[in-house]
Amino acid sequence: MAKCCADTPLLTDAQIDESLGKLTAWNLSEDRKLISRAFVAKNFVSAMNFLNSAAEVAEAEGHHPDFHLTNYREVKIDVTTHAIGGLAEIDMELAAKLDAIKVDYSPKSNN
Ligand SMILES: C[C@H](O)[C@H](O)[C@H]1CNC2=NC(N)=NC(=O)C2=N1
Repeated sequence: MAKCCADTPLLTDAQIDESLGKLTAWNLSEDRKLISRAFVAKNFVSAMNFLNSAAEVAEAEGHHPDFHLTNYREVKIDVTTHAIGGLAEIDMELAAKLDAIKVDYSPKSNN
């Protein structure tokens, strides 16, 4: 059963703010429709290792982030529920699961 579809309820503003209090590495978009996290990996392989682990997590969750590899080691992840054009509980669950993936960060990165 798809965990997210057209009748998945949107989170209220209060629910979004409460969830983001726990997801400290994530930022809320201006339109409050998606959350993003960005980090600098140690190198290209570290970035790709994260992305491949994240793909496994997303597939198991049945909910998929948008990945941006802005250069060889800068990763940006956007999470939203495309089917409803906004944020649902499953987005917050996915973000928490992505945060559990070990990342080899660049020594200079602030994440
Ligand atoms: C049928 C399948 O579960 C749906 O298409 C899922 C797949 N993964 C998804 N991921 C995200 N982020 N949003 C969706 O609306 C979505 N829909």
